[in-house]
Amino acid sequence: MSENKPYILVEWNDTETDAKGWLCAYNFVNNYCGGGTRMHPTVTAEEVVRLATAMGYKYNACESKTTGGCKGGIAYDYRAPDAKDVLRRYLIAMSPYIRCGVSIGGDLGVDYGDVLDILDDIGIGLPQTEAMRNDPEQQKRIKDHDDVCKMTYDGFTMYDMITGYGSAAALDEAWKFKGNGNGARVVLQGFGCAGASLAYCLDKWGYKIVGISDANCLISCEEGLDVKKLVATRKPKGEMDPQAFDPSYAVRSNTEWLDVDCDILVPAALEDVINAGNVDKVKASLIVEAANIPVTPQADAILAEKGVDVCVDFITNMGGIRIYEVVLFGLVEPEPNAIAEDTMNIIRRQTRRVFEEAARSGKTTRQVARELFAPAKSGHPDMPTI
Ligand SMILES: NC(=O)c1ccc[n+]([C@@H]2O[C@H](COP(=O)([O-])OP(=O)(O)OC[C@H]3O[C@@H](n4cnc5c(N)ncnc54)[C@H](O)[C@@H]3O)[C@@H](O)[C@H]2O)c1
Repeated sequence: MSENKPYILVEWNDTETDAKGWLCAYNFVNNYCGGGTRMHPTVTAEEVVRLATAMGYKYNACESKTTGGCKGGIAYDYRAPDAKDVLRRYLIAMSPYIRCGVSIGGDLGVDYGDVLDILDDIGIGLPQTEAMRNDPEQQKRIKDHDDVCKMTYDGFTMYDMITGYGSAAALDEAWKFKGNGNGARVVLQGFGCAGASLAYCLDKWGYKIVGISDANCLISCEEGLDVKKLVATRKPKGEMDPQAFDPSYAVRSNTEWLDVDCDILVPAALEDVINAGNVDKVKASLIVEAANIPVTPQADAILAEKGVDVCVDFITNMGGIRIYEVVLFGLVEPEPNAIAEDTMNIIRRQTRRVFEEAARSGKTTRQVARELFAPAKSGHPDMPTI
């Protein structure tokens, strides 16, 4: 199995709408793999494979001994009134794989709670292997994980804070490693689960958030946006409330997000948003991939030539899986402060390791990260075949 050849890729066509979907398991560890399910009109099979691959690397970078990488994807508008029905039919179609240990949760456009509700309803419950189901200690820790995800930290549920704060830790570590000081200007694409808590944390640490885009618009302000207010007033699905915009904000099309001057760019929404067609607009010296696969390979090569550093997705946004790992295996007390500290520490440690090795070897941070965290390639003996 080469990096681009996953263990399994399954395609689904909805019977009621024109939605299509895919489930990709890149690799298994102990017959188990994990990843989210995304819903967006632009999702493709190729994208789902790339995302599943990134999950395999991500579990390895978070020092997991228990989980391989997978991803689900549905090409459909997550804002459509029947989006949840489409998700339900997709999960029913994929249920033989989910029952075997392909553990899919939420991702862009899909709430984890909706996935769990549907899986409960169709009699699967939390996706897990037979061995996990039969282990009472594991069952207790699964409950600990559910409980801790609902606890709060800085006003966010742990589930909503962990990816954003982890990504903020990667950004801060890389920015300081590059010899920079406080007060850097940051532009973010995306203000959902990952983006909102990331913006809040960076604002708290003294970074100046000068631009944010969501599915509807881009807002910017050289003096810095009022992040606390934007977070407090945000709507479901990560949409900012225009009523909370100060008259001093410039409001434009979200396609103009690369036009805002900044030191650090944070894609925290969609894939391939920095690509050969727009990479020449990047003026920042650091890109922090809070989103999965936001930079295309072509753009990556150009960024390397321009000397722009990248905090790689599978390290930067590993918070959500690290929390699962440490609680399920009893490595950290299931308590918000301990979990937040552990997650930010490991992300800082892996980020520093990659930046130090890149500086030493002259390779890009992505090359180094891929070399350091290539996962073991293994399959599943009982997987249904197609
Ligand atoms: N949520 C997590 O815990 C988590 C963990 C790891 C990685 N990620 C990655 O982070 C990214 C975002 O996930 P999320 O969970 O925050 O999703 P989400 O659905 O909560 O939020 C998505 C955000 O993107 C915005 N958006 C949609 N289309 C846009 C456009 N064209 N321009 C600008 N913004 C747009 C939405 O308005 C929303 O603010 C994805 O790549 C996901 O894979 C998320």
